[in-house]
Amino acid sequence: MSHGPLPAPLTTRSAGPLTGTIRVPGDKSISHRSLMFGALAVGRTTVSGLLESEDVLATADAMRAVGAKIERQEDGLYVVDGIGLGSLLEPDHVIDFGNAGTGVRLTMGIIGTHDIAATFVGDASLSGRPMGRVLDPLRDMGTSVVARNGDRLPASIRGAKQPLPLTYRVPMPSAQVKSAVLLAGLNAPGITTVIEPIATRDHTEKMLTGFGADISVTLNEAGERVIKLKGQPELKPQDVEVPGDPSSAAFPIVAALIVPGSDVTIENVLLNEHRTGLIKTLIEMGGDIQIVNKRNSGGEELGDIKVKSSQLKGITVPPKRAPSMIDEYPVLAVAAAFAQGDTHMPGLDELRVKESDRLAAVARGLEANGIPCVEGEDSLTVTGGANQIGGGTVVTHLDHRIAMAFMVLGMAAHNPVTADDGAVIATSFPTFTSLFSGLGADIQKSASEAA
Ligand SMILES: O=C(O)C1=C[C@@H](OP(=O)(O)O)[C@@H](O)[C@H](O)C1
Ligand SMILES: C=C(OP(=O)(O)O)C(=O)O
Repeated sequence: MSHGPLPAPLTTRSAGPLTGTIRVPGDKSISHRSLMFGALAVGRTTVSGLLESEDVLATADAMRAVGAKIERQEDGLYVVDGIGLGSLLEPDHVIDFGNAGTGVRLTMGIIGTHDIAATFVGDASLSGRPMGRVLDPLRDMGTSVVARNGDRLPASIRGAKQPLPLTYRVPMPSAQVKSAVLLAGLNAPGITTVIEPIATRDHTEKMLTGFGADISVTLNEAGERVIKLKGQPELKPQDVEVPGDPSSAAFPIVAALIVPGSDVTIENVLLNEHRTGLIKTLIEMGGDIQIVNKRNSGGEELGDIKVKSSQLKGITVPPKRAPSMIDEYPVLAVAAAFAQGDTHMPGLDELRVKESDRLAAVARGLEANGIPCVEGEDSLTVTGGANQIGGGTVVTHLDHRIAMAFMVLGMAAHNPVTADDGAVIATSFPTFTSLFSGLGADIQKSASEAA
């Protein structure tokens, strides 16, 4: 899987206020999991509002490769006929996860306790990302692994014949690691326990409960989350409605704040407390953001987000908030460029192992556009000001969030901003360009490409 043979540069330039009401595509984390859990259930799961992006479609292919039947109806509903936990088939081809960290790491967890072998590959970005964080606990559960040095892809695993349940303290704040261990625990007899010193998004726990797994979450004396899962349940199919992705909503939210005169509503966004750190932060910075029409659906809180352009001020973002906005720092840095004073963002070590080294990629992108910033080992400080310069070309390093964040910069900067590759946006937000054009943004393929 790739984003096409040629990078496709994209440019944005300021074009007046952004106005309108939109819906962003379905949540990426819930979309991956609905296909995976549907595949592990016995019977028919339906998924409405699935994010049809490259990452999620790679997971659909992976689940087909282990025996699930997944079909898209004309109305966009996905129908998953699960093969059932313990009954996965051995894939007869290499599984290509493209750019998708969540897809490959959670699937390694699932396959790691099934008596089958599988080989995983990915694009240049995914092949550079650390897999040891999931392969190490899987080895403790009995999985055999052959991977490139440093536990990088390509990697082959042979799942345990007699899987062992595990008690595992997650060493870094990572929902992917937590989830991989829990998903491996599904097919191990007995209780698998995951201790999470720092809470991360809880979609795996919530959704597995909905699919009928026996899972409990408590806090220990140290205030750490302790998740206990009883192995070998029979998972029951579900009808999943995927809400709008707050990590995608982040782009129109920030764009509306920094483009003068803007007034934008984003409907039907997931407001899970482990995902709303950016909204909290932007409100603290002085952003005019209102949540209306709050409601509950499928065990999750949703709402509509109304945003008006605002004069922001710099703040220090509490590092303990990082897991609840981990994918939003690139676009927060763009908001910070338009805030009065300095915005200091500490506690960002995990940003170095995303689709790119996001700390470095953001800092270089800001510098290329004349915006002062200081890149620390695990922090970023951005000095804001009105009417930021722009005019630069940003190197995206196969990272969708870098491309989208700097397209937002170009909507408010004095001069146009170019991302060297806009095709990567299809990883998570394939309708990004059309949604923004509908709000009034000027976002174009760069001249050489448009020809
Ligand atoms: O579990 C998930 O769905 C995700 C977890 C996060 O990754 P980490 O677990 O590496 O923090 C996040 O960055 C990713 O986009 C989605
Ligand atoms: C980090 C991300 O995704 P993943 O780890 O699934 O590639 C992201 O979407 O920003």
